[in-house]
Amino acid sequence: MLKIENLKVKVGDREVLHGIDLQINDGETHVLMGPNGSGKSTLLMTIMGFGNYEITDGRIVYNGKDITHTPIHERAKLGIGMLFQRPPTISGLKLGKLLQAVSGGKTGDIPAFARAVNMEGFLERDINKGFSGGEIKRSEALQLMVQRPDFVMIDEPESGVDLENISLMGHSIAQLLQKDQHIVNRQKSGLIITHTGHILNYVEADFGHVMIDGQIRCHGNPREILNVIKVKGYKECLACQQI
Ligand SMILES: Nc1ncnc2c1ncn2[C@@H]1O[C@H](COP(=O)(O)OP(=O)(O)OP(=O)(O)O)[C@@H](O)[C@H]1O
Repeated sequence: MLKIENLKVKVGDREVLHGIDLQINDGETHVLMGPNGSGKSTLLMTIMGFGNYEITDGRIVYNGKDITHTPIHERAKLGIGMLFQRPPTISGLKLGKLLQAVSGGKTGDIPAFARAVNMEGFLERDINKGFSGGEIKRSEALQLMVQRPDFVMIDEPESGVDLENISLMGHSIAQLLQKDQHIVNRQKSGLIITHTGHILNYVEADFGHVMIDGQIRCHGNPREILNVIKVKGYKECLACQQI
């Protein structure tokens, strides 16, 4: 579904990604780990197509189409969606209105989706205005559920979310990624950034990657990588034999 080749990205004057290669096939869920500031969110923002992430080399291919220079709204139309780490507050736009706009006319499911992530009481509120950290994440999850993207990028779904709501979020993300179906029947793929790995208790991931200083330095089983990081730290990932 997604193939990234030798991707180099500058933010401002600084090169943040130094040649990323990554392939995510239909039905697969990949997890991206790495220290703070290593470039994980930059990779997701670049795949989504935000303008201040300048691609200086390499390419992004989505379902066989080169989207390296495709504008963000067209990428969204092609089925790429993202849960942001720090989404903006939008005064004057109600969450319910946005959900209707991104639903593609399938508004009937909105109440059930809102219930699934405990957000029924938020549809008449301005987006993210006064929302707590966990409410912002759940609002983002709800937007993704209504939008139904084929390629789902999720930036730190657990941060700021309490234990009960992590469970709700996790089950919703698993549903979004069609985890109840066998991998050959799934049409959805995902790329999830996590520091804690809590999301893996709800969403089974197929591959894990570790980004350090703008390069992917390790590949493997996500839970094994997480356990190694917990015990030995990221430096152990530099010794990875899988690359
Ligand atoms: N708009 C920007 N202007 C300047 N520097 C930026 C900008 N966006 C990102 N950076 C820098 O790029 C580097 C990578 O940031 P990024 O947010 O991708 O890291 P990350 O791996 O997602 O970190 P974290 O785990 O803390 O969320 C950081 O040093 C960050 O300060």
